[in-house]
Amino acid sequence: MNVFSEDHIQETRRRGRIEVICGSMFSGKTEELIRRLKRAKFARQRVEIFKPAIDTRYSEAEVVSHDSNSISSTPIDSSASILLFTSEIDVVGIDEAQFFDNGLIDVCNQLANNGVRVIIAGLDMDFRGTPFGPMPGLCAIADEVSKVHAICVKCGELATFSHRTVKNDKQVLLGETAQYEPLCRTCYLKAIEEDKHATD
Ligand SMILES: Nc1ncnc2c1ncn2[C@@H]1O[C@H](COP(=O)(O)OP(=O)(O)O)[C@@H](O)[C@H]1O
Ligand SMILES: Cc1cn([C@H]2C[C@H](O)[C@@H](COP(=O)(O)O)O2)c(=O)[nH]c1=O
Ligand SMILES: [Zn+2]
Repeated sequence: MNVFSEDHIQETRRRGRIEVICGSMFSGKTEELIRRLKRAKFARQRVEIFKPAIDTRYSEAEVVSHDSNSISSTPIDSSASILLFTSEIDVVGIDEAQFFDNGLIDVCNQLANNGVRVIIAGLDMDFRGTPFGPMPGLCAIADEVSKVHAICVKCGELATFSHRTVKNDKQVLLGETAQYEPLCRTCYLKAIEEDKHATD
């Protein structure tokens, strides 16, 4: 079995498909997205990359991983804008998909139906462990879903949760290691129990 998309027939065949890369923060979603997109560029495919304009964390116009890998992108406010930029395109990459509106599901379906390979990276769950934005819908329509994992910073197991370490109840709070830590289920349940007692 290939862990990641090394299936060269799927990589180069000009047939529409939807690939989703999901997981917690620090799980390598952006690195894997950049890896697939750079390979598509080496194959001389026409690639267009989008990210939500609100995600200004590392750069305004680049998709950047926690390890400083980067690729240039177009920041957009609404999923509908993707269709304006994607005539004559073979591969579309989308990072931080959780921040987009639910219209993204239909946009990705339209692109794939028109022969475009769509590669989407995003958080499957928010800090509460609740499905985030259009991600569950995107997983449902995907041809392939890759769930990637960080390392739990408490015990070294695989992490599936993004624990927010600062007090803020809003679903959207941009951040990195100062605001979030990746945890396994056991350590996450323990941490949120401790958070409750800290506010009692
Ligand atoms: N606890 C951790 N587990 C795994 N990787 C981590 C951890 N903390 C920091 N990293 C770094 O994060 C990188 C992944 O970054 P990135 O692809 O931007 O992740 P994501 O997009 O899923 O947040 C790893 O290669 C590693 O260098
Ligand atoms: C869990 C969670 C995260 N966020 C923000 C924090 C970061 O800016 C991004 C995730 O980036 P990554 O590439 O996956 O590391 O999302 C948020 O706004 N709300 C949350 O619940
Ligand atoms: Zn753990």
